[in-house]
Amino acid sequence: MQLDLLNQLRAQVPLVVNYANYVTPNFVANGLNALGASPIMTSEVDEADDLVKITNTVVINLGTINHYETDLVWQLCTSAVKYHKPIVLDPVAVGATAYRLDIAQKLLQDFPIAVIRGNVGEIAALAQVDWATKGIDAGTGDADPAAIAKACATRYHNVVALSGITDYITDGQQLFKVGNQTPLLPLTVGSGDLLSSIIGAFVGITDNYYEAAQVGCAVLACTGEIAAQPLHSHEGGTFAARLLDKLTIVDKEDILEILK
Ligand SMILES: Nc1ncnc2c1ncn2[C@@H]1O[C@H](COP(=O)(O)OP(=O)(O)OP(=O)(O)O)[C@@H](O)[C@H]1O
Ligand SMILES: Cc1ncsc1CCO
Ligand SMILES: [Mg+2]
Repeated sequence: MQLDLLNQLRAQVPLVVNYANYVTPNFVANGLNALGASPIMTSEVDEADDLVKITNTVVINLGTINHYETDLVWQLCTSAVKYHKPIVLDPVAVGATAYRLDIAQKLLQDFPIAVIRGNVGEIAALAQVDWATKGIDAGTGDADPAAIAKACATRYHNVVALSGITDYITDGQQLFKVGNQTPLLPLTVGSGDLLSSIIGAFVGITDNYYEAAQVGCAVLACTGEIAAQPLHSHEGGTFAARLLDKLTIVDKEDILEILK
């Protein structure tokens, strides 16, 4: 795994333009900042082209998408194509409503998305694999998450990072797994949103989106494990703060030592 990307990120401080949801933008911005990237959230279509022109990367999070803001999302992606900037898509809860699934599928049809990052319920919905979900959670199903991730990557010709107790990263052919985990990560609403934006930061500094997604997943899962070490499983509030602390100082060696 290209963990040198972590040092490169801190040297380059990539700008990450986020179309964020309104639930977790503060956590995502703090997480990106702690890691060493430069976050900016936007909700104004008239500045979209200027922002994308100067950014390294664009992250589209569909968590609270609405019809007032679809023009903004399309403008961000149109400008990303114009200026050759990579796009990461977080298809929040696309398994829950037809509205969300339709928007995600239209985006995937209209734009080259570098990486899709979602939980198994979201990736299954995009891959049209049978899976039961009712909200932002992963839900339940029988299918193999690795096969679901591969089916999604093959269908949309991109890299997929399917997060869960194990993270599966695939370009449709190759498969990489990150087995580090703590139950405090899924207890933290927005840890998935942060993961998508961290992957966004890494795709902004390399053309190898497959490696960028691997490193993004490893950095969050391993830093989560480190942050959780002294905590009990109910200490989610403390964990969120400790996660930000540890993101600031985690380095390549810390990750290599515990990577599974
Ligand atoms: N059951 C689990 N046990 C341990 N770690 C998990 C589990 N599920 C997810 N994770 C970790 O949590 C982080 C966020 O992934 P998750 O799949 O929860 O995203 P998400 O469902 O989109 O979350 P959110 O919508 O709250 O932002 C990842 O680092 C992932 O490895
Ligand atoms: C709870 C919630 N609802 C829409 S987005 C979001 C945050 C997790 O993505
Ligand atoms: Mg999510």
